Amino acid sequence: MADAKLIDGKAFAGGLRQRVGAGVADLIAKGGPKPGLATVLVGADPASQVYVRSKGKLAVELGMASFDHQLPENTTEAELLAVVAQLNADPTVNGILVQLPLPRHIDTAKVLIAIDPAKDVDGFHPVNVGRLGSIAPGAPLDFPVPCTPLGVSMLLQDALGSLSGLNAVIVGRSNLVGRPVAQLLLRADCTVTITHSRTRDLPAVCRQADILVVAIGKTEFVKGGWIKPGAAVVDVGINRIPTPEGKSRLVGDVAFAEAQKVAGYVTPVPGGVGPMTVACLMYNTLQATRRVAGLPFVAV
Ligand SMILES: Nc1nc2c(c(=O)[nH]1)N[C@@H](CN(C=O)c1ccc(C(=O)N[C@@H](CCC(=O)O)C(=O)O)cc1)CN2
Repeated sequence: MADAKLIDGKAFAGGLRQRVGAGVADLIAKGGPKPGLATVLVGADPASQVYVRSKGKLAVELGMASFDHQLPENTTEAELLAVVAQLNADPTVNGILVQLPLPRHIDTAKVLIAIDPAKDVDGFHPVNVGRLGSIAPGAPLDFPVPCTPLGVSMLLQDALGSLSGLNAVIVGRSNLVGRPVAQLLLRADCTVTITHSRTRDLPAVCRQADILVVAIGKTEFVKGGWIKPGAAVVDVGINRIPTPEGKSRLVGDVAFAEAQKVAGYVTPVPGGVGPMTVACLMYNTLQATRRVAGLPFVAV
């Protein structure tokens, strides 16, 4: 059997970024507002710093305004909630992103629920979670949807075309990835199974999957023998492991070399789902701005 086709998330994200940039230019040219994205980072986690920096930089590259709020690790929950309230009230801010994870002394749920749902470009507010949870098959995604899951569904639709009737198995039940991916694939008429640490005979369940989405946070957890020949495998994992040279490299939650020999399609790590996260954030920010301007929903 030929090796799996690579799903090139980096290339797809590049195209999406271009389309969002064109959408921003068109909005402004027609007298609409300049989209504004506020990022909020609490603490100094090096990976979070990189992600937040790249979000602000890309927003500016695409013609948006970027407002960066860097708060010290010892910021109190009340102080963070005050920043969110100020951003909710600011008409130049169309999208608010609080980078996760937050320090342990802050209640994440309390912060996410404080964000105006119309500015919730991460799609984590319970109102937006509920919208996704109750969406009809094929209905437009005219509200913010979590960025990584949105990226996963865009990549799958681009690679496979119609997903209707396919068996999708999701490994991992997080609010950030597993559950919203399940809702998006249900909307696309897949038959969806969510698996987790207590699932019995996980390899056998995975072998039923035409689409296997893995977001479990464990290095090379899914082996080649768990994959149905020809399946589409989407690896959401980003694990940094040490190299013998004393450096580090990124690997996913799927044993990539093994998967490549069995699957029909596979996403690499890096360069698969990761780049879609930031591109989809820009997409969500453009859409949030169009909604505030009273413009109809158009997928770009
Ligand atoms: N508020 C949020 N917090 C977090 C989110 C999120 O969507 N909203 N997701 C992740 C982190 N994240 C963005 O915030 C993110 C993760 C990975 C990538 C990415 O491009 N990864 C590259 C590799 C990058 C590297 O070399 O380290 C890839 O996979 O190719 C972008 C954004 C948690 N927090």
